[in-house]
Amino acid sequence: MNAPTPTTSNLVASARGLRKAYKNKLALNDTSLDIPTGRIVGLIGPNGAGKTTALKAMLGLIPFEGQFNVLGLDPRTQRDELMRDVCFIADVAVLPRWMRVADAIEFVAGVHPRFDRDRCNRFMAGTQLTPKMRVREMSKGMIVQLHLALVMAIDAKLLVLDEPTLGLDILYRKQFYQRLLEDYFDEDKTIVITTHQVEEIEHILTDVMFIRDGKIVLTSDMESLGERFTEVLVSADQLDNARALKPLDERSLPFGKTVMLFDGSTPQQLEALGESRTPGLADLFVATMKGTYA
Ligand SMILES: Nc1ncnc2c1ncn2[C@@H]1O[C@H](COP(=O)(O)OP(=O)(O)OP(=O)(O)O)[C@@H](O)[C@H]1O
Repeated sequence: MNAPTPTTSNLVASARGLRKAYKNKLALNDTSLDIPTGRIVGLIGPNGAGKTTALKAMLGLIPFEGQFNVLGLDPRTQRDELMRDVCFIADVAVLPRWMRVADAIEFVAGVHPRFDRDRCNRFMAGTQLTPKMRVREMSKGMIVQLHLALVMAIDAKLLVLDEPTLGLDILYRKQFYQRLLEDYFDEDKTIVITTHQVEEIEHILTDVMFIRDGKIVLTSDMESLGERFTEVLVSADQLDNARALKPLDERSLPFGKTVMLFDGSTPQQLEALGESRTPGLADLFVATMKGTYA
């Protein structure tokens, strides 16, 4: 099944000519993006690429140049209206240290008409959080878990997650992403997520955007990515033929084997070279970002 072609009506966010300069640094460099409704989009990029800046612009948290249409609104001038349908993980430091889990739930239930207690409890199940526990008694990771459970229980059209599982252990991370998919996501919701742990979210993403030096350099749904890029375990006698097809990347494996990554080559071109497979997102990312730290 191919992803639907975006039209303006089914885009949850659309930006043109985004530019954000901090003193002498261009964090967003005249870039554009389109995010269709009902997708889980991974915004992936190296440190300092502009991910957080792009998300902050989307949420109207910083001034910027260019156009950004989010749920039909301009985040710079219609932020209050936008926030009714958008949820994001704010700074975890905002939870007062004396607050108990139960108080935090009461508070959010009181201020958010679309907060769902049952869903909040489902997100908390599997953590060590208990209703009476106070923030000051929690570990760093437990505070993040509480925050995530509170935010995930709000029924928003757009959920923005900037490194949501930073500092959390792998058991929780796996469970979180599974819950996000099973208990939160549906075709009317859109999730934009940044993380450096690409392998962990790859299986839940429907789309991916790679960002580098303030520009979106690749945007694709996951299926097309698999059709466009191929990884080949090249046989030793085929190395020259393979290099002639100008692979995007080449890396050595133990026992003299070589893996090459091809962009746009046809299966017919590649089949004589060796065994083919779809590359993982992490390998594709590394190949695309080569030279970032050169
Ligand atoms: N408040 C600020 N003042 C000055 N420069 C900033 C500020 N915020 C971000 N920058 C710069 O803008 C660029 C993009 O930063 P941003 O936080 O968007 O990157 P990122 O992709 O989220 O990185 P990371 O993966 O490291 O979190 C970086 O060069 C950063 O130093």
